[in-house]
Amino acid sequence: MKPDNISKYRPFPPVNLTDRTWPDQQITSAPIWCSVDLRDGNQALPQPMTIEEKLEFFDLLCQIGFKQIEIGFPSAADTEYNFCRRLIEENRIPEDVTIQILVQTREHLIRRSFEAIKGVKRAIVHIYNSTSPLQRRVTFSDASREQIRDIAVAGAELVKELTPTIPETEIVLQYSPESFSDTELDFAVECCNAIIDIWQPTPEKKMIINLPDTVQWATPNIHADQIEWMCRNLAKRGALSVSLHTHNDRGTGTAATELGLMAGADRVEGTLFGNGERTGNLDIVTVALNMNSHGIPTGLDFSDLSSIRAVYERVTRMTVSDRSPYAGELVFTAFSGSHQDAIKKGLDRRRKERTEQADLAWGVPYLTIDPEDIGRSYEAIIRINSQSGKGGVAYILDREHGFDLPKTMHPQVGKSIYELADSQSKELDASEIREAFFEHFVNVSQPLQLIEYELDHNRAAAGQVLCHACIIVDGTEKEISGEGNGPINSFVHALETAGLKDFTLTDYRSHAIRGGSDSDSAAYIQLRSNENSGILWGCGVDPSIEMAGLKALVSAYNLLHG
Ligand SMILES: CC(=O)SCCNC(=O)CCNC(=O)[C@H](O)C(C)(C)COP(=O)(O)OP(=O)(O)OC[C@H]1O[C@@H](n2cnc3c(N)ncnc32)[C@H](O)[C@@H]1OP(=O)(O)O
Ligand SMILES: CC(C)C(=O)C(=O)O
Repeated sequence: MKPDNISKYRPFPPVNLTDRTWPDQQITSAPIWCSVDLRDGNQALPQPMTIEEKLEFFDLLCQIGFKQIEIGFPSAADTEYNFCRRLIEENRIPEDVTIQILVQTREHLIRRSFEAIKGVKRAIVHIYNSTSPLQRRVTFSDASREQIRDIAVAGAELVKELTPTIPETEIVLQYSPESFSDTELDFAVECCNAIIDIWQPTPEKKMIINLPDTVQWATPNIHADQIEWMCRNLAKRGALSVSLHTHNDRGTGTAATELGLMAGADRVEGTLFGNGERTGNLDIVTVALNMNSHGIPTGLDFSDLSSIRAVYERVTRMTVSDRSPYAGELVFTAFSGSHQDAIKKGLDRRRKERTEQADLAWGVPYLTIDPEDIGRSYEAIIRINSQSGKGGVAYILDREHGFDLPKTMHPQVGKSIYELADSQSKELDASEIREAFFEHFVNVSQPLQLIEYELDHNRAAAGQVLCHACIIVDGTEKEISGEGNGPINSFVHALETAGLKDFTLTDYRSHAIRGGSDSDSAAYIQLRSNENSGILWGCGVDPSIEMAGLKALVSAYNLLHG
């Protein structure tokens, strides 16, 4: 910000609530959710949804599990009105879903709204008027508090008057003192209590008092103080659903909602992926999955988040950021070495521990939830660029290609692959990593090449085996033989007999390659150079496990002499 201009801003006044209790509360159950995608989300789109798109989105919201859905502002425009009519006339509203419609506290708009909802079984009629000093002064041309309260009262009285005109419909009243979060609390409660007095809700027939953080001016703790103060001072609290509607101007929509719930609210309005005015509405996906991640069921099903995101992006023409919580492309991905190392260890350990304890609590470093629980695959968790480490490379070779590299081989392979990513200044995908692994470590055949080998058990001493091999070394073909207690050991002796053994074999592993296109075996051999004590691993891949071992030995030999 331009330094000279900072002085034109003012601190937000704190709430006088020294005995606040919300900081000690915990969220233990889900609120009532209300999606406002089709209204607050839609009204903020450069190209609002068509009726067909709204219908598809409505069906999606129902599938996710929303039981309250604000479908629009039917008195605003024909599209909005016709959408409402189609939902009702085509019987598209599930029995357990209640539609909500928004309308300003203006007579002609309220009357038109009642025409729009005719025939529906149940509807929330959501009336609002702005109450903050700023809006009273600017939008309502210096209206007094009384005038603003009277606008609200007149709106509520009209809704009360019109309700018996559609007796087949159960009307639930919702009132929002719009711009609540910068309204004086005593005035906000005065307006709300005036409406409550008109509507006379009961615990059996509640009304909704929605307290919008229309524009975020303050930190989330102040929002929580405001909500707690209102919950204490609203009349007939037991006959109300106190609802939150946070926007995200300060980037704290989620925090404000979570603290608002701790402060006593029962209901949350928001949108998928935070679509909405300016920086958007509260992202319900985030809050709901945050609850799931603490073991709280929410009634909302985000188990196939990618499909939900695909519909959302198509019909709203908005994009979900790569860093958006839970849904973003990169939010379960680690490029950096230390993260990859910890994730790989965490996943390996979990796999092992789960065999002993099926209900093992989730606990993998850097992953707040199991990506599979929202339909994300493990494939994208670890991706390789120049910031990556050996653990990440080993993870990809393991998960994607079925190679379980010995731990002490990870540094050698990891270094070679992330140096390759660095030299190419780009991310390497799983197939490029496999290609590079094969090029540098598997079946390496220069300067030593194994052409053929044969094992003879009959002519060797008991428990021993005789190996005859045809090799090419430095361009010259040679027949060599040696005896040992197994194929590798006898081949090592054959090399020794030919004067080629300048190493000590220090480690050996093998396994069948899991899944993927390789139905082969992999073997890994570690050699130490007798000359300079350098230690290197090589890998052999072959349909025969014996041959894989010999190829691994040849690979390691060649890497030592490369
Ligand atoms: C924070 C929110 O998201 S609130 C929801 C906002 N959503 C929308 O506005 C989308 C739908 N709205 C619309 O299509 C239009 O604004 C309509 C159809 C509702 C109204 O259209 P118009 O009357 O032509 O225009 P407009 O909205 O500018 O009306 C402004 C007038 O309404 C008054 N007004 C605004 N809100 C309210 C209210 N809640 N109650 C009573 N009067 C109000 C203003 O003071 C202003 O009065 P003035 O003309 O005497 O100055
Ligand atoms: C109408 C109200 C609830 C609103 O959308 C807001 O204040 O942001």
